[in-house]
Amino acid sequence: MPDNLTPLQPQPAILETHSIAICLGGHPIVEDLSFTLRPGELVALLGPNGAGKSTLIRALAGEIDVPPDRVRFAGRAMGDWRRADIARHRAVMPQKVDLQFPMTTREVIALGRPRESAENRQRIIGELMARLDIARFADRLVPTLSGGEQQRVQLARVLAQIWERPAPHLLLLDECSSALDPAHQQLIFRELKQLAARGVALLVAVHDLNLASQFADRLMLLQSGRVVAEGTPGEVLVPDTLRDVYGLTCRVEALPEGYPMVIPTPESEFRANAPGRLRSMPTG
Ligand SMILES: Nc1ncnc2c1ncn2[C@@H]1O[C@H](COP(=O)(O)OP(=O)(O)OP(=O)(O)O)[C@@H](O)[C@H]1O
Repeated sequence: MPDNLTPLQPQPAILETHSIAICLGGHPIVEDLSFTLRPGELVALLGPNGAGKSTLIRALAGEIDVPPDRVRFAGRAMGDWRRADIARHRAVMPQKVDLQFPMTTREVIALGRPRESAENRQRIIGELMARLDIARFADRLVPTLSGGEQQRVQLARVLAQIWERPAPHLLLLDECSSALDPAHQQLIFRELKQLAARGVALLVAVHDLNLASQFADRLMLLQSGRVVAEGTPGEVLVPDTLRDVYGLTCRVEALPEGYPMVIPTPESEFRANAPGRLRSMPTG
């Protein structure tokens, strides 16, 4: 190797979990879960309803207790971080957000940046509103917006928390695109991808397998609180795996764009081996 070339070093992890387990209401919800998230990675967290995705995100957000030495953020045990310090580096979008008071779009986004100069705050809010296509709702009360519009406002609030702040950055997003139309899903995931390109680490819980396939570097598939598959979209989105985990019958096609697409097969195929209820139905 020429002298002037040094081997690429793997980036130090932003988030590491070591065999974490979470019990709620006396039931194990997450078990023996270990993974690493590095700067620049967008990891999609997949799994059926009730698999434990939100529980894991809430634990990583500090809302559910896990042994603090089992989760490391930027090389330090999570328990060694002061809450106020970590809030500048880690932002979390929960699955559901209940607004306590009627507030405008601007006011909600400003909640992500409470201790900023007014001038800077308005500049950041303006930039985020433009990026997430919500500028025309700037002075509307958020409860009067549509579901997808509100979801974009909440994402803007979360992004405001880390916007232009020093690295490292971790975003934990629990279904940030579930209410969005297809064009806005693309817009939002392109924005997330740009953040990843700037070194942000993202863990994004999502149900849309094809969005995950298109945008995520890595997929982590949970079933009953355990990781049952992890890897590139091509490694995880495999018909046998999806049948075992979701009970979904599908085929998977490699697109010329470079990622696999999951195509659920018609119910008649799904039921092909079941007693002939569908086959005996009239076809005309
Ligand atoms: N406080 C609680 N007490 C008991 N069980 C709970 C509690 N909170 C969540 N659970 C259970 O934990 C399991 C995982 O829930 P979680 O919300 O993490 O799933 P999820 O993968 O995010 O699902 P979804 O895709 O529906 O959002 C579910 O079976 C849920 O009923």
